[in-house]
Amino acid sequence: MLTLDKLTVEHRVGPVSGRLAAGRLTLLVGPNGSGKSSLLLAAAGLVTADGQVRLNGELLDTLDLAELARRRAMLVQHSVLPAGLKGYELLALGVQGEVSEAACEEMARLSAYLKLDTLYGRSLSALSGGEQQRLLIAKTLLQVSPALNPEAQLLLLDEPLAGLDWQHQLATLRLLRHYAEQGLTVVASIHDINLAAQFGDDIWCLHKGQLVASGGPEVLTPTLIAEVFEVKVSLLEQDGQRLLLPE
Ligand SMILES: Nc1ncnc2c1ncn2[C@@H]1O[C@H](COP(=O)(O)OP(=O)(O)OP(=O)(O)O)[C@@H](O)[C@H]1O
Repeated sequence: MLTLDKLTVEHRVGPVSGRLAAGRLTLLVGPNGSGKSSLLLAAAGLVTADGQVRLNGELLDTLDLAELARRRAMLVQHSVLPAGLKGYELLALGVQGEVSEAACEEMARLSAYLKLDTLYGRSLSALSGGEQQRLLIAKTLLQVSPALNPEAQLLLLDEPLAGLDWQHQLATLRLLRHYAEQGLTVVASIHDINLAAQFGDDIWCLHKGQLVASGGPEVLTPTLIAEVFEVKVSLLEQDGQRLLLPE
């Protein structure tokens, strides 16, 4: 459980208060500049912020860096990749401690989802943007894999789907759901409103630095989309699925 109490990054986001539940995938939506990255960075303790962030009841700023790294992982936007590293070397950076048999099994599972096998031996600088992103996602997930790290609690991802093709967008969202189902609090920002509605257990919508809607996917109404994104959409509902179509 991640609890935010008047969390504020000056001139960027907040004050935002609310609870992000463990065992659920919360998807963060909002227009460019609405504060999604700033909120995620503040929730990870990676940017100076006012207010309080509690992870399972404990104040985040009382945890030292090593403990923070065991409890939470964050995929930041526009990661700078270490030059000269090979794919498998980047992945190994996500493993806490030695690369055990269990870690190899988890890497194999992630590889199957994100089709990483052909990327392992290649230099990161020679990979496409989407290929690099798939490796970065896997590295971040390894850090807080419940199969490897019993202290893992929180997984934060800023636009994990950026640069990914459709197949890998869906694979990533399924992986995030899988990690949430194992008890982690999983929070990711996303621009595709329909994927947010399909995969999010909970939705948080930011607008001009404020949390303007939160709840199940049904909070994504045409009225909210018109107000926040200035886009007119129609809502189609069929067999329990909701689709927002631009007019
Ligand atoms: N390092 C920074 N210093 C000052 N202001 C910043 C900084 N980073 C972002 N901002 C501003 O803070 C506001 C929120 O930006 P943020 O990056 O959190 O938005 P976002 O919702 O993640 O946007 P996007 O969808 O474009 O990634 C914007 O007005 C932005 O210009």
